[in-house]
Amino acid sequence: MVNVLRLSDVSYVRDRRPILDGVDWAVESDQRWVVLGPNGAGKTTLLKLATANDYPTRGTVEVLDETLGRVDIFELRNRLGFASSATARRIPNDETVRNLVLTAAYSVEGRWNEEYDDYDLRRTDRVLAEWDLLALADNAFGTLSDGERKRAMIARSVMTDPELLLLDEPSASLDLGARERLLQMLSGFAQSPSSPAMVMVTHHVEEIPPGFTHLLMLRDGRVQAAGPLAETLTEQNLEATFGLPFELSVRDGRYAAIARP
Ligand SMILES: Nc1ncnc2c1ncn2[C@@H]1O[C@H](COP(=O)(O)OP(=O)(O)OP(=O)(O)O)[C@@H](O)[C@H]1O
Repeated sequence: MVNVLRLSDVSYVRDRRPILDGVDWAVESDQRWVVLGPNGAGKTTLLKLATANDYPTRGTVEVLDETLGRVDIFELRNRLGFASSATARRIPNDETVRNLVLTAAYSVEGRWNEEYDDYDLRRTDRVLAEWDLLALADNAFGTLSDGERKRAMIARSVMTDPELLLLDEPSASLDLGARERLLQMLSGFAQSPSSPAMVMVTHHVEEIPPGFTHLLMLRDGRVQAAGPLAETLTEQNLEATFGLPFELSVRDGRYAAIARP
């Protein structure tokens, strides 16, 4: 398997403070990684580097075999899928869900006067169906619920058939039902052999979809633990990452953690 992402001794320093500090991490093309850590641990910063939206202060970031700083980042970004609340904020409220997904093929936000070919139109409907959005296809993005928005942004990010899909807290702020429906979809997507390598940031072990294979735990910008999910997600590593003792349980591939009294 080939590396789709490799960080070698990466530090990211702002105001003389290391936000990421000596991070070594590699993602292979058949792996699905969860990035777990407390608020301020550096998770979003890590994704910014992985999506070529920023550069490390020290060390190297290689994305899809290209080294940041030596590659046309616009070409590289076309090969990545990325969904976050920040990318959602850039979507015009009156954009329809169908156009939101369709325009990803042309790396634009908001439909202008492009001519779209039949392949893109057919693929858009396939992706909308896959993320349970067909009934909402003609609705405006600004009218969607949080859960529908999250699904729509993920649909947009997979439209281009990316080689690496990065999701920043896809289930944050969802109600229980919406979260569970999204986790089922992410789980199905993660288990499909035709899906790209995935990296998903979360704060909660309850939000890890079955099918994810690896775990990176971050604290204060440093890697606390990294490796196969079942071996890495332990009570000891949770305590080291979040700073208090937990009771961890797992059932049918779903994890839960509560603080020990
Ligand atoms: N450009 C910057 N300049 C100064 N400080 C920054 C910058 N980017 C991030 N930080 C700080 O670095 C820390 C890590 O931020 P980051 O958003 O990566 O954390 P996170 O793990 O994603 O947090 P959360 O879970 O709360 O979203 C935070 O304290 C943040 O304020």
